[in-house]
Amino acid sequence: MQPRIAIIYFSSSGVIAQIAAYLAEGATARGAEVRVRALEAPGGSTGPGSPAPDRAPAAPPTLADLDWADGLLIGTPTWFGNIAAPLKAFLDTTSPLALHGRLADKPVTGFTSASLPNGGQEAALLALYHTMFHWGSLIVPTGYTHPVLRRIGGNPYGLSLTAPDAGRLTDDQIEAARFVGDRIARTAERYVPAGLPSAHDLWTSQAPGDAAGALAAADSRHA
Ligand SMILES: Cc1cc2nc3c(=O)[nH]c(=O)nc-3n(C[C@H](O)[C@H](O)[C@H](O)COP(=O)(O)O)c2cc1C
Repeated sequence: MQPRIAIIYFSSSGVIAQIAAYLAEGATARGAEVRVRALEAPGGSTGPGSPAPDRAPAAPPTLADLDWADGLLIGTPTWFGNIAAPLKAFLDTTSPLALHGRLADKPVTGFTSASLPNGGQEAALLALYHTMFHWGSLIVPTGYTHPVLRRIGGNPYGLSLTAPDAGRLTDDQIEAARFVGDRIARTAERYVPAGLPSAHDLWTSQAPGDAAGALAAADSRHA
């Protein structure tokens, strides 16, 4: 079955947007149906960069996009060793899905870029993954699953680039992004054909009374 992949990102000056475009190429080449969604900066701009001049700007993400996807790629520039606020603001709207297990057992990986080789990319990815731990998602780190990942810096926590001086991604960075897009599609593909319920689905179906009370209490705490 064709896996559905959502790529959700914030990009202020275009590097993350470029990465998103090549991730999409990799996932599409693997046969996935791909949605690319971009968050706007406060004030309505996504910055001067664009993924490629021939591509239309991406629509903003919705919770429906997260719910639809079998696999997720979530990207942010590294800002002071952390994720960028517009992405965090979107992640903080996900309680209605997260508390009801809609993101549980879903493969997800993060991607980032920073201007310096050791500018805090690992810290930003770990910060991003905090939310995914709470979602109960399956975090898919890059590890050293392809030689190109070492050539672009060797961060095993997720796709991680040093912003190229020329503005456009290098050939190795493009290859790495296509590989990671392919890999998340392959990972998601393993779950889709099985059609297995998530751990959360099993819990709510096996103990519906307990689940209803617990979920109502959780909803009220996040309201
Ligand atoms: C508010 C802010 C904070 C940043 N913090 C860092 C940082 O901690 N380390 C770093 O190397 N680069 C930092 N940068 C540079 C960006 O991470 C880098 O240019 C990134 O590639 C931008 O991605 P984008 O073009 O998709 O917005 C920062 C940029 C901004 C605007």
